[in-house]
Amino acid sequence: MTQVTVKELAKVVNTPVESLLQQMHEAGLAHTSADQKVSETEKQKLLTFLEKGSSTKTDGSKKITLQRKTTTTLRTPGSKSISVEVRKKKTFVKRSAEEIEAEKQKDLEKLQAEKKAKEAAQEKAKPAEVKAEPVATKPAAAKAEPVKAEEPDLPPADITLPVVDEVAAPATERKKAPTKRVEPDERRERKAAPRPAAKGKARLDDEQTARRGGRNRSKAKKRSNQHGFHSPAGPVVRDVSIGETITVAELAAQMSVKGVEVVKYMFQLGSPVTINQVLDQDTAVLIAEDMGHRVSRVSDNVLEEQFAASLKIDEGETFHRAPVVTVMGHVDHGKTSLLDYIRRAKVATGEAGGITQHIGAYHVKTEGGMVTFLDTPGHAAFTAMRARGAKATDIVILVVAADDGVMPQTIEGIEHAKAAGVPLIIAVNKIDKPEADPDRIKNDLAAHDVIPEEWGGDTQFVHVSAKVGTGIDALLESVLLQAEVLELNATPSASGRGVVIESRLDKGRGPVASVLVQNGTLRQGDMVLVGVNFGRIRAMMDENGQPIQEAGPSIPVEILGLDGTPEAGDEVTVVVDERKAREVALFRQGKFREVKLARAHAGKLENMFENMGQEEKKVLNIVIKADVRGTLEALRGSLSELGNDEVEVCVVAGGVGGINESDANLALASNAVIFGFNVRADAGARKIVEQEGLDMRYYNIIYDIIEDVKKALSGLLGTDVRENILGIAEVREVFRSPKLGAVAGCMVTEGTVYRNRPIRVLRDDVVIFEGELESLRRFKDDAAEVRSGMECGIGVKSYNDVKVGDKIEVFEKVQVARTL
Ligand SMILES: Nc1nc2c(ncn2[C@@H]2O[C@H](COP(=O)(O)OP(=O)(O)OP(=O)(O)O)[C@@H](O)[C@H]2O)c(=O)[nH]1
Repeated sequence: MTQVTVKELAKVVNTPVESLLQQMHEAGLAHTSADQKVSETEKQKLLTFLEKGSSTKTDGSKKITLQRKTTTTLRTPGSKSISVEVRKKKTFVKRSAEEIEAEKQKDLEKLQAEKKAKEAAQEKAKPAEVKAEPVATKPAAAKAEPVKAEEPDLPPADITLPVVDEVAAPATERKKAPTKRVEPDERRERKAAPRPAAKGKARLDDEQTARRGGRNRSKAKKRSNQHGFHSPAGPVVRDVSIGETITVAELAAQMSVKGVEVVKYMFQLGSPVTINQVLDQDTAVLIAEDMGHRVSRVSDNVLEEQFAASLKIDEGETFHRAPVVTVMGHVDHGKTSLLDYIRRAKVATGEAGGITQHIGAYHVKTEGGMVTFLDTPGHAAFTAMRARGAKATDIVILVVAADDGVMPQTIEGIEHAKAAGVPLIIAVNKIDKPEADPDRIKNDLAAHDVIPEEWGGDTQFVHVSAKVGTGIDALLESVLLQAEVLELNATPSASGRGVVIESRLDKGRGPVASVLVQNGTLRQGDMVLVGVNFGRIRAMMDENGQPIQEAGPSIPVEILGLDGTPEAGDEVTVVVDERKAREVALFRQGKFREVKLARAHAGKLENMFENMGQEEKKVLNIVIKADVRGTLEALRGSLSELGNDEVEVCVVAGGVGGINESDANLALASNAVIFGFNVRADAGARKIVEQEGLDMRYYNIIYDIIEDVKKALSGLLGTDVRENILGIAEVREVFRSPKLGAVAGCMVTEGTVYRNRPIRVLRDDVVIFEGELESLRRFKDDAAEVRSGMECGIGVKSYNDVKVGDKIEVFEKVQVARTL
């Protein structure tokens, strides 16, 4: 053994040189200076002296702490080398003779208790022993030996000195080399501690002990040889917080066990999982509780909140961004022509060979700046997106044909834009036509609160011709002027954010999504979270089908690489962490149903006010469709008068004709109820109503609507008589029979048609007759009911005017109790 100096020894035992010299002096050693050598015998003498406790403490410390660090290099199969640092810390605590005696006694008792517990556990898990034994008897010291070989540097530890043995790798290295991680003592001991375990679990524990190999066992052996036992009395209970979802690995980390333990545990339960699999909250709670930990469930939105907080995106310089425009207007007023003209004139020019393809949007560059157009015209797409909470449009161009004037869809366009709070620019189109009368348009629109600037209002009117190109530049200028007023800004240096315009599944390329970048920059290779989907952007194309590497604010692009087709209006967010993206996507998928259910609850007329704050004035939003304009106006007037200081009725939109998809979307976006007066919803609208749980009611008496709204306003909506539509038959042919009159050859398209229930005849989703059936026949036979998918002959009592294409709706009236 080489000699060390007093200074070196002081460093090793972590004591000031003066203190050590004092102790050495008291131990009868002659050392007086830091540079003097200390022999092995002298060291031993000093240690014996210290053990006897005859040393007067000079630094107030009862402990000597020794630290040692070893670094080994680990080679992974991928030939990556990882350095693993193992730190050992030994603390020698000086005790009096009595304390040592008591400690010995305690150790003995513990040893006996542990032995008993082990026997009990082995008794319970007999089959496991067979598996575990052979491994346990293998020579185990091999791996531990090199560590032992370095021990001589440390002063010899004595059996009477209890030793706290800490072995730990730094956190970062743990991640890199999980297999090399040395288990904390407490976990090892928790495993050995008695606990009521299922057979499978006991087997699991033993297998784990066996699998861990010789290293731990040899350490345990070493410890028992040298220092006796040091074991906590019970299992270590961790605080585990579990969100809506958690990955197996994360759950394991929170419980301080290896992921594979959870995998095995789940396997025992008959549910194989992988380490990266996401568990739902209930399963995770079950596992964690069963493994003896304290579990706290984390609130629903914590994951989303954490995710939102992790996106620090808006740092950097802000710049003006291009406005995004949607074109609306009545059928045939020239929406498509206008979009096509602008595209042809501004995009395709100069881009020889550029393939113009429909990606749902395009952008044009003008002298005054850039403008982006969403090229699905009409308010349906606009409101569908808004219904999903997306605001993609900054400005609406409302096209009104100068030869036709203000029409129902023109008014709908105004209503939809107003409901969304988006400014309008009026494109008075077809100005090239001789019969064009732009002044009439101004007058008509003013009646709908759209006042031209020259009349003191705030709406720009531009005369254009989408056919010959007149006024298009002026229209673009107006858009840019309006954009300036809106002060549209974005931060290109931020990470990309956007909204899905449309998506489809391409045979060769997989899911393809058109995305409008709204802030930051989207780049090829970015990991993105898109609604309930996620993926890495494999490729990105502009509206000409040309591959591009990146896209800034207000630029539409097509992206490939998602794991599914997101919905129009879904938010696109660049995320750094793929695991997080997957987790949030899965969380959202699970959440989807709940959100729908919650919406279904909130969207009912009965519950409309429940979700509003106490202070704010409560507003009941209504979308009304009626069979004739007279009724519509009457309803509008009566309903608008119903409010008082606290509650208000707002007819968001009203129109003549059946309830369509766009009405349903507007109701969804505006949190409104839908009233159909003598009209019905088409299939598209019904799908949205059902999916989103909207409240849609059909009426045929004005008084009933007014009464229901009054009741809803006063919170008294008790029981209702609601109509259930039982079946719908479509008229395919009409036969005239001298005996029965007109008989409709029908196909039952939905539900079941019953002979004895009330019916209505609908033409273009508008009720034209209400009554009952005269006859219902399958082939030649009378039938009580005919189901969906079957043909039948229907005779309507006292009604002979059935036409091909009409629908016969069979319904029943039921009392519905108010649901809360
Ligand atoms: N004379 C003239 N005709 C026009 C003009 N703009 C459009 N048209 C014509 O009007 C008709 C309808 O135009 P579209 O662009 O299809 O109208 P739309 O509003 O998109 O119609 P939908 O897609 O059915 O809603 C077409 O025959 C166009 O050629 C114009 O400025 N002048």
